[in-house]
Amino acid sequence: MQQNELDKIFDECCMKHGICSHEVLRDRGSDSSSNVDRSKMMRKASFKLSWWCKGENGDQHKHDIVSFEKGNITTAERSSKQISLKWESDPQTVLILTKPNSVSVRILCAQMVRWLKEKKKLNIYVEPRVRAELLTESSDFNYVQTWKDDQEILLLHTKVDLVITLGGDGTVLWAASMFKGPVPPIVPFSLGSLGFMTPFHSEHFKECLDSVLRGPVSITLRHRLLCRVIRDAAKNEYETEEPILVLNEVTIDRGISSYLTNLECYCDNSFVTCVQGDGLILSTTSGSTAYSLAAGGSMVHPQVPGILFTPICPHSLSFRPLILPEHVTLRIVVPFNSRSPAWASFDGKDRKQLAAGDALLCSMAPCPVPTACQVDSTSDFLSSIQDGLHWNLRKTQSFDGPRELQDIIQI
Ligand SMILES: NC(=O)c1ccc[n+]([C@@H]2O[C@H](COP(=O)([O-])OP(=O)(O)OC[C@H]3O[C@@H](n4cnc5c(N)ncnc54)[C@H](O)[C@@H]3O)[C@@H](O)[C@H]2O)c1
Ligand SMILES: Nc1ncnc2c1ncn2[C@@H]1O[C@H](COP(=O)(O)OP(=O)(O)OP(=O)(O)O)[C@@H](O)[C@H]1O
Repeated sequence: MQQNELDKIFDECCMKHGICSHEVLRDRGSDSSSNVDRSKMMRKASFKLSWWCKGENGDQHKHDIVSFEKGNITTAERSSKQISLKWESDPQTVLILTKPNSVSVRILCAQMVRWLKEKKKLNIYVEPRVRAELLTESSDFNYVQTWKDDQEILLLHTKVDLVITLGGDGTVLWAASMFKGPVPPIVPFSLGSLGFMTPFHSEHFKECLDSVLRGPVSITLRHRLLCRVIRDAAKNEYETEEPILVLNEVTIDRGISSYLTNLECYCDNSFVTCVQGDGLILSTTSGSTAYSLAAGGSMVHPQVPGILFTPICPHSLSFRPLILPEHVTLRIVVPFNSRSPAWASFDGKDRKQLAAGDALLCSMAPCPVPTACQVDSTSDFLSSIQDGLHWNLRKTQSFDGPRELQDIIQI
């Protein structure tokens, strides 16, 4: 494609016809018109995301979510419809991420790499550890690519059309954590025990990948939270550590301390409450079925935009969990009268100590995690809560009274 044609696409695309891949996958850092960045994007497959609704033209997407015409407030279009991905050019490069220390994952990975290379002629990236494992198996895997340092990981989203995960939910979280900006569509195969976010069955990997590579495929756009730790020693709010993105949740807890946590919580500068208990979970709706669920939070469909505010073992009779709207910024402060520091952890990892005076800021992140669905976002969510969590499993009540008596009661 010529440079001027590419420029035209960038300039013309206005989301009138859906969300196009270069809009979803472009990050601010590469907004410059440098030829280097553009040529990298040209290597990527192009796809289009559109709202999909049974019986409606999937290409229709109105921008006016709420209309105030003639003083009447109506909701013209809802923001979280089912989304469908259609490839506009063929995907060429896949990244396969695997859970470590699993023999079955290792075997499947080798089979998948061979099939994707031989039958689909795709370029394949894996982690350095996995490339080494493949090469110990056979030097034929020489064509498999990897990276040398973190700088290259930052550029992966410009090269990779599709990410395949082989593992459980932890591997999906791992995949999401590798992309600090835009995330390519993820196809999660289930090789764990629960697999709430991994709807694809590894036994049928060829049929599944055939169908995803052909498209269209239903997508769940999973929201992430952007977290920043602000140290009391910092001179101003902008002097923060690297922001951290979470797909499930950020947890602020008492760590090894035996004292109650004491956390002051603010929402857009309004005081919300003080958490006195084991801690607090700020969760995405995807994470609502993980730790937040165990702490008594509601289960929420992953495409509902919102932030769950779920206390952990609060020492109070009336502290119910909340769900806050997507646009708020939460600020959790460890006050100076706190008896001990608190600890923040991000998707269950990377624990950071929060000393008195430190704060954690949390808001919705701009780049969601698109995961491919087996059926569609709602069917997959319902299957997961039913099959994975056995939601509302109960023996069906039977009727064993005499039929005649029942008839008499009805008269
Ligand atoms: N008491 C708890 O329930 C508890 C405690 C600590 C961590 N966790 C969760 O574990 C997550 C980290 O997962 P991991 O696999 O790296 O650790 P892990 O191996 O300890 O697995 C935690 C379990 O949570 C499940 N899980 C993860 N994300 C989920 C989601 N979005 N919906 C439903 N189930 C989900 C996993 O399938 C696994 O069974 C954290 O983000 C946290 O939500 C839960
Ligand atoms: N590519 C990877 N590199 C390093 N660690 C990883 C990678 N993929 C997954 N992990 C970590 O390995 C652990 C186990 O992964 P995962 O949850 O996917 O498998 P599992 O525990 O068998 O699944 P389940 O939780 O459903 O039983 C997680 O803590 C996850 O963060």
